Amino acid sequence: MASPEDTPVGRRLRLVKHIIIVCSGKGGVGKSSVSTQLALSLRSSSPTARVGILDVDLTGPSIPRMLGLDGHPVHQSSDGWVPVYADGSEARLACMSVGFLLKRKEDSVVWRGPKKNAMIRQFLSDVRWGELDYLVIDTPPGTSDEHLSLVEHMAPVHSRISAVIVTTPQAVALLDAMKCLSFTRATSIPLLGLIENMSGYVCPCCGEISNVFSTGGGEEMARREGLRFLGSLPVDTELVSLLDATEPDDQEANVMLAEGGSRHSFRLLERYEKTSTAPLFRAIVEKAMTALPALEGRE
Ligand SMILES: Nc1ncnc2c1ncn2[C@@H]1O[C@H](COP(=O)(O)OP(=O)(O)OP(=O)(O)O)[C@@H](O)[C@H]1O
Repeated sequence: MASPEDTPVGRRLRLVKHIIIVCSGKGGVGKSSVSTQLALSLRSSSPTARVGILDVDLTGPSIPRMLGLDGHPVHQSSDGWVPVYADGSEARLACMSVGFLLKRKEDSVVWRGPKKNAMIRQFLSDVRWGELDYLVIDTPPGTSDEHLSLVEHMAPVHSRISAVIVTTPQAVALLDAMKCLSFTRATSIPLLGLIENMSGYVCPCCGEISNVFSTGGGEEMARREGLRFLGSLPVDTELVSLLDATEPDDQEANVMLAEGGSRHSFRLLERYEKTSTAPLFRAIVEKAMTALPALEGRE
């Protein structure tokens, strides 16, 4: 009988060192923007780091838009689907999302569990990621079919799967984050830690921090539950305009596009580094990385 590692999913994931699932109990807390920032920061963590980002938020895929890749086609090669590269010929940031497969970005995916499960299996078995240091997986809010499918397909063939929980500081978001925590515990997925997003607002003029949604709830939950608190990210208006931009906005981007790159991704990488959130996020990633060696010991 074939071992699980010899399945199509096992053969693809064998080339991936670490898989990080990003989840949140509630919608709109910034899970996709955290996934995007995690992918960008991990790519910058070394000059050779290779990162993939897989968007399994089937009903609300946001990663193509955040990476400036909206509307890119996915090519089929003899060795499977070719991911879309956010950094053109450097090919160190690969992306796959159901968003690339929709005819129009306004189209919605209305699928029952078995079809979602089949799509996720196909993403895991058919995408030609190649060798990756990290595969970041953005999931829908809550704990749903998509999460179960991921665990069902990946856990038997990969030992270095971990998760990050994103929450905002409000009580209702924290309550839902607890459900995510129960999910990771029930499925024995190690948690790298908790990130509190939209924790206060830094005034772009004077730098004063106001607590729009209160602050510190995530840190308090982490302490109570014995989790690693990875850090808090304030509301950053610069970040919104960067990640929510939909169109290429200058000639430079068009030249890049003509050379095989994406519309504004090249500029995105550079511009992200200049936001006030980027150094905060780097510190979060450094803290999360301290937990990874323990996963290697699980093999
Ligand atoms: N720290 C932040 N500062 C400012 N805006 C933010 C921040 N984090 C996220 N956002 C913005 O909030 C909106 C929702 O974020 P995002 O799409 O990442 O949330 P989500 O949890 O993935 O949502 P969904 O439930 O739709 O999957 C986006 O417009 C995003 O740019």
